[in-house]
Amino acid sequence: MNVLVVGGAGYIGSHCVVQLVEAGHRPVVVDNLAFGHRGAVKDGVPFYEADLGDREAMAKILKDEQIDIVMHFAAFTYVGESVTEPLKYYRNNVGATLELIQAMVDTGVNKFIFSSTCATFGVVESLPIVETLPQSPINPYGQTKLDLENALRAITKTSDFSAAIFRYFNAAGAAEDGSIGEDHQPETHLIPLCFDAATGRRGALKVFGSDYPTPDGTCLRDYVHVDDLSRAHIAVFDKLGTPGTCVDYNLGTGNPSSVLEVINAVKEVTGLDVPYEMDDRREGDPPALYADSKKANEELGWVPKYNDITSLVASAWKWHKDHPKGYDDK
Ligand SMILES: NC(=O)c1ccc[n+]([C@@H]2O[C@H](COP(=O)([O-])OP(=O)(O)OC[C@H]3O[C@@H](n4cnc5c(N)ncnc54)[C@H](O)[C@@H]3O)[C@@H](O)[C@H]2O)c1
Ligand SMILES: O=c1ccn([C@@H]2O[C@H](COP(=O)(O)OP(=O)(O)O[C@H]3O[C@H](CO)[C@H](O)[C@H](O)[C@H]3O)[C@@H](O)[C@H]2O)c(=O)[nH]1
Repeated sequence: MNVLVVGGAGYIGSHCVVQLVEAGHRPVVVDNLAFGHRGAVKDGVPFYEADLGDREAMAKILKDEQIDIVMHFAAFTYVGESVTEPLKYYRNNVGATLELIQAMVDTGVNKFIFSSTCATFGVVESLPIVETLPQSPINPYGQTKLDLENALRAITKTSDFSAAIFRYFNAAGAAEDGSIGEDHQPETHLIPLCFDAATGRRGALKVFGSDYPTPDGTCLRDYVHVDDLSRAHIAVFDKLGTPGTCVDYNLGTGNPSSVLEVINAVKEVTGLDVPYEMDDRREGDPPALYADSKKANEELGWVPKYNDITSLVASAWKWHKDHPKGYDDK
């Protein structure tokens, strides 16, 4: 398959590009490099520096590269910023994405894989989170993703457009060969911030909230490996063959870890202390999010290879210890 990977210079997209090549497909990357890294895209993979909201540019790439499937990873992803700058999030995550979908419709490309998030669920009434639970996001970031999910459900109902919606839980880890990994600037994600605290690149990690209704009072999250996420994207290709299909899957290991458990795993893997201090809750953070991925298991045969926080942290550390400043220090 010729697969357009939109946001393919970003963290999850770049790992998916590697998996696509390994599976014998032909990825083509589009990224405006607002956040991604040119160095995250392997040599030999066609790369277009373009904005997904540029409908004409996208239509030309779709035609010129004879694209069969679009994987859409591009978005703004900072929960906190989405609370203070919602318009920026709606314009990119909803507005620009609808331009991309229009370009697909105009050029007859009708298979779409969408990166959604567990943040669409908000504060849930039961755990683990199954696909059928009500979705009620508590921040604009999650709402923009739910808006797109709803748009895809409507579009696929009335056309031959097919879509797969994947709700990732917390992406973590790096490529097995240590060649690419996580480098968000600014970094807000827990595991890389723990590494920075451990190596002295930053001061003590702030633990956001210690009074949550969880076993140790800190938030529970479901950390899932980027390569496992990528494998699900390839496994869903067959489902998209039926016109008008819309499928959705929650992707997580189902094994939640608290913030303190992540800190302990980082200590164990790195052999370094992780200085931390308790801080206030962060706005927009639900207490606990972890997945029931039975549907992905039954329908796609999806089984995450990385199932425990220590192996995930070890995978992330492999990249981070050699690239403490990310792609800039290669
Ligand atoms: N990281 C996580 O834990 C996580 C969890 C759930 C869902 N997601 C979703 O997965 C996707 C990928 O996340 P990530 O962590 O790899 O983020 P990322 O920021 O590393 O990657 C996103 C990429 O999209 C590009 N981009 C953004 N807007 C663009 C535009 N208008 N045109 C072209 N390129 C654009 C950025 O430059 C970046 O390279 C996002 O949609 C995110 O919402 C991520
Ligand atoms: O300095 C920090 C950073 C994080 N945390 C805590 O660590 C946990 C994980 O936080 P992350 O910022 O690493 O990730 P989120 O859980 O906020 O993930 C959210 O943002 C992601 C996008 O970046 C995904 O979309 C995901 O689905 C969505 O829930 C949270 O409980 C957070 O409060 C801290 O205590 N201190």
